[in-house]
Amino acid sequence: MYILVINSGSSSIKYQLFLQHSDQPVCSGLIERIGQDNGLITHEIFRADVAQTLKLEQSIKDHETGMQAMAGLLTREDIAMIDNAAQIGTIGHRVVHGGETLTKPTVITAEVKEKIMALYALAPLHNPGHIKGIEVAEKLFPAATQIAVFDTAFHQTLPERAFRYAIPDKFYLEDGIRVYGFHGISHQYVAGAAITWLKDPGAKLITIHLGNGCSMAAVSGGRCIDTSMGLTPLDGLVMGTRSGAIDPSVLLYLQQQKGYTAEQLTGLLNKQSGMLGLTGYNDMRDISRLYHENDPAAKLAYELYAYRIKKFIGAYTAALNGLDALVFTAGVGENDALTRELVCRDMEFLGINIDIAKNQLREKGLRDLTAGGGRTRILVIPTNEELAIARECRRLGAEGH
Ligand SMILES: Nc1ncnc2c1ncn2[C@@H]1O[C@H](COP(=O)(O)OP(=O)(O)O)[C@@H](O)[C@H]1O
Ligand SMILES: CC(=O)OP(=O)(O)O
Ligand SMILES: [Mg+2]
Repeated sequence: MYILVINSGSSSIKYQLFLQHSDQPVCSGLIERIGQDNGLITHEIFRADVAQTLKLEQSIKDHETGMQAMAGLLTREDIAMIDNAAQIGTIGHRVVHGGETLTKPTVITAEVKEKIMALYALAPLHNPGHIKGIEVAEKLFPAATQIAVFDTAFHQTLPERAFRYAIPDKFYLEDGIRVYGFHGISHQYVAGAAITWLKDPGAKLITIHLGNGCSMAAVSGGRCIDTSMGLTPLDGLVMGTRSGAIDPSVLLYLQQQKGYTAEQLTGLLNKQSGMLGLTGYNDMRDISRLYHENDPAAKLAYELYAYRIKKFIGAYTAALNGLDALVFTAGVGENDALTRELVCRDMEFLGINIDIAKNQLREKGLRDLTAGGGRTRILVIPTNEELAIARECRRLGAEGH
């Protein structure tokens, strides 16, 4: 039997297929640039008899089309990963927003789906795609147990001073308006890997997840004590298409003086801002190329992006009362040397000293970029949300749900 894990992000779907009891996937895939004309599917097969990578360029209009393409590849005869749909016993889904009630890996029922749908407004780029993914998976793999693993769960340890907003109590008590935090599966996974590598269960860590969505977490002894996203995955860092933190008065001004509707403001901050708003591009590979061509908009965007991260490093070092390691992860954090260099520049006072040459190397696995004399480790740890989800599925299965 197999466990299929589906991680649908705002701009991509990642998937991995595991044998029930193995941490090594038999195949994995990335469906990227969903919603753009130049969609790309990369499907990798790791079996000894058929090790190959397929790259398919095609426009993928939405998450549902992406899911169907994935199912097609898993059952395609010439590269048959599985003989029939019934061989997939469990499907683990990453779900970004679980609110205050969905805080642990959960078998998906009609009631759970309703709760995920009730949170659409709080994760507009994600939860609708998750429900589509779950429904397509239910149709294509009717015999499988569907399990949801939540991005918000790891942040449930935040102290109240970190998760409450300074607005009247009733908004928290009646409406659940509080900091939830996201990317928790990733922050927990890389923090765990850093703790193992440092051999220090009490380590004070700042994990920096930079994908299309970006967030940071302050982790002390494996527990999250603060994080940069809030009620929704919009707060905090500058992201691919999201503004991150902004004075709330900007919204009031646009609404009152310029006649923007709530819907327009949601679109503006979630889909037209961030690096896209500053440069016209949201893929860091494009912006990096422009930066190296001395494009002024790309220069400013990179500086703004890195400066925001720096400010959170300062804040979280204070919150943690110290810092043992910075951990960079996700698409940009793992691959973009320029971001890491700009973030770590002029941070010697915190013991942060990056080895510029090591930072340029493209190696797989955990990397230590600390220069000689640096007191704070600077680590790159590839995230693996899919493996973390597969492990949760196994654990839940072993408990007999
Ligand atoms: N080699 C690279 N250099 C710079 N950025 C990269 C590279 N590879 C991927 N990225 C960036 O990673 C981001 C996507 O990260 P990912 O973690 O996959 O996002 P998400 O899960 O939010 O879809 C994109 O902005 C992409 O440009
Ligand atoms: C929560 C979030 O922003 O996720 P992603 O980075 O996958 O879009
Ligand atoms: Mg992601």
